[in-house]
Formats: sequence, C-alpha cells, structure tokens
Amino acid sequence: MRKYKGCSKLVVKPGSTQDVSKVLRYCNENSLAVVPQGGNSGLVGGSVPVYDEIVISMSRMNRIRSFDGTSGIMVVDAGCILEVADKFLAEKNHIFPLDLGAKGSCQIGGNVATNAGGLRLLRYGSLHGNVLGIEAVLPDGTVMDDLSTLRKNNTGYDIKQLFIGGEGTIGIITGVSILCPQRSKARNVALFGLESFEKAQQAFRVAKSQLAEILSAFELMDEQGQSMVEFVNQRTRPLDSRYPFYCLIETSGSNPEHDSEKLEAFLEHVMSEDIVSDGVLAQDETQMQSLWSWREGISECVGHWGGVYKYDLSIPLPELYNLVEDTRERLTSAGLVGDGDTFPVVGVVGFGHMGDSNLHLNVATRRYDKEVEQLLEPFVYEWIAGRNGSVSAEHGLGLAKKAYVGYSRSDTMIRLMQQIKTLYDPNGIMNPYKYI
Ligand SMILES: O=C(O)CC[C@@H](O)C(=O)O
Ligand SMILES: [Zn+2]
Repeated sequence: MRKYKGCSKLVVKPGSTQDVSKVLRYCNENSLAVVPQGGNSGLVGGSVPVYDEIVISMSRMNRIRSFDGTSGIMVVDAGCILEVADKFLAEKNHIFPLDLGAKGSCQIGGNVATNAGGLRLLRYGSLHGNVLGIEAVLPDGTVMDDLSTLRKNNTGYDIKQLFIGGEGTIGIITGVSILCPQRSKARNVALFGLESFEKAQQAFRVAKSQLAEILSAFELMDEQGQSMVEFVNQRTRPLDSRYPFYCLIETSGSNPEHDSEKLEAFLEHVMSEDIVSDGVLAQDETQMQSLWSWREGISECVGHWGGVYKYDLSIPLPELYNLVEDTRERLTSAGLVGDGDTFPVVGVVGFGHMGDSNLHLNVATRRYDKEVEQLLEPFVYEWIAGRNGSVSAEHGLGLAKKAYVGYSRSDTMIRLMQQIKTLYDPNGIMNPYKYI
C-alpha cells in the first residue's frame, strides 16, 4: 500500500526470549523506544517506526515448539510464519484456527498482537478464545511466562488478553500456545451472484440454518471489486453474467457426500426462491482455490492504480453495505470519481467477512489526495459511530486510526487503556506514537 514509510537506524533480530529480554532491559534503562515487528503485513502502520525507534524483528524466532495431537494444542515462537504452522498442522490432521490472505508472510506473534480475524473466524472464533497462553517480555525485561496449555484457568484477571490486540504497546509476545481444530475431511466452496445486498442477507440466513455447523466462511464481494480483480489479474469470471453482489461460502465438515449434498440443496433452495441469481460449486481443490482467489485477490488488486484508502469496520449487518453506497455517492457528487487521470478516485469497493459483519471499504485512487481524504475522514468514522459500529474490526488501530479510537471507545475505556499502558510501560518505550 506504500502509505506508511518507516524510519529507523537499527533493526535487532533476537534469537530467543532471553535475547528479547536483554534488548528490552537495555532499551528501557536508556529510554530507547522500540517497535516490535512481525511479517510487516499489517494495514494500519502498527509495526512502522515513526521517528527513530529501534525495530525488534521477530523473524529469527520462528520455531514450532511443540504440538500435542490429543488436545490439538500447539506452542510456537512468535516469529513462526502462519502458513508454516498451518502446513505443519496439516500433516497432523489439524488446522490453525486463523487463516488470512497474508498467511505466507505474516507471523503468529503479529497475528496475536493485532488480534487478526481473517477468513475462518465465523467458524472457529477469535484469537481471544483460541489463544490459551502467551509468553511475553515486559518493557523492563521481565519474562511473563503464561504459556499455559490449559483450556480452563479461572484464576483472576486474564492478563494475556491485554496482549491479544495490544499491538505491542505493553510488551513483546515471544511465544504463543493455541488451540487448533481437527482438519475437516470435507471442504466445499461455492460462489454465487445476487441482485441486492438484501438478498445476500437472506442467503446468509438460509446458509446459517441449512448448513449450520459445517458453514466455515461467508464472504461478500461487490461488482466493483470483482471487475478490478478481473482487470488486474486478466482472469475469466467464474459466472457467465455480472451481478451487483457475490458471496463466497465455504463448508468444512466430516462427511464429503453429506456436505456436498447439503451445499447443493442450499444452492437449489436459494436459486428456486430467487434469492441467488446464479452459482457455481467448485469440483476440486484447484477450483476451490480459484474461487477463493476472486475474494482474496481484491485487497491487492485495488492498489493497482497507486493508492488505497482502506477501512476495516464492524457494522450491524443490515447497514453494512450502506456505507459503501454513501461513500460512493459522496465522492461521486464531489466530482472525484471517474476514468482518466484528472479524477483522483478510480472506484469505491466494498467486500469482507459478511458472516462476522466485518466490512472492508476500499477507496482506490490514482494518488493520495487531500480532498479525497478530507471527504473520507472523519465522515467514515462518524458514520460508524452513529451505528454503534467499530472503527477497527480486525486490523487494529496502529497509526492509521490513532485519532479515531474515541469513535468506538468511551472516555472511561480510553482512560483505563492509558492507565494500563502506564502500568506496564512507565517509560513509554513500547511502540510509541501509535494509538495510545
Ligand atoms: O485490504 C483490505 O482492506 C482487507 C484485507 C483483509 O483483511 C481481507 O479480508 O482481505
Ligand atoms: Zn479481512
């Protein structure tokens, strides 16, 4: 996205928790600010050094420490790449409970520090539930060893939760223990086109009741986003016609025949009821990946023209797509959207994890433009606050939303967050200048 440019004279790459501890102790004693960095795949600038902070890269701490096949609990170093862990688990008939487009480069420590949501949350829940234990180094070098593998542990405040989504502001995660589900025997993917967002909601309702326990993803794409993927990747569309909306659903269950019958029955039902206009069911793994690529490709393809204003928002479902329409209308009526170099905006795209009410609003531009930015912010955040949504559903706050946390959190909660920050990091060395 190239929006945030970091600036640092020093990158340190610790090889162990003890190394991290020594580095932090030294930095704390000498008031040197640090930025923990995982795979650097975040979208809100959370791992970017703003002035001259020392980057602490976790890439050398990349081991899988242990896996227990009976409980499904895995313990990894923070710098372990998500895809490496998932491939390891595949051999053991398990999966990592989190999956996202950047899996080939993002690191588990970063995923946990940002409480990444991703494509499987609908089925497996958030990291707040799946992470069982954390090993972290506090700013003064103390190692907080809470690498529990217990599923139940009701012994007072659950401190590790502060590190999940804490964005490296109170300490550095060095190890994670996580509950990994059994890999499903059957996986199916279908993509379908719909005439309206109202119909997409109806399809979701039917999917939840008919596919129930096997539904593992319900994703939304709009035509603007799909036409960008088609243009940038030069691909032939999976459906013969174009529709204003598309949904991708995935099922993961234990019985291949039962699951495909269920999905076929679902498709038949929604098509005969005129909820869905057309649909395709992947016949093999290659086709499943191909259908997923129409969804996963959007994030990158929207950046093809130069810049993207990205918003990651939680919105009550019935209102979810209204924001895209309102934003499109706002920028269009200001004369900023169109073909040709004179228009800064190429298109306004909405997509996301519909099953989690999580919208990704992306405004694709030819350049970063003050007028566009002023029309977008604080408009988008005010719009969200007016609907009791969240200004960050799954990407975190980082630098991008530093000024906007108040749209989703009360003064009391912000004060408590500041007090927690001061308690853990009295010298303010941990990932400063970010949201807190
Ligand atoms: O680029 C975005 O706005 C979203 C990225 C990611 O969270 C996704 O769901 O594809
Ligand atoms: Zn997402």
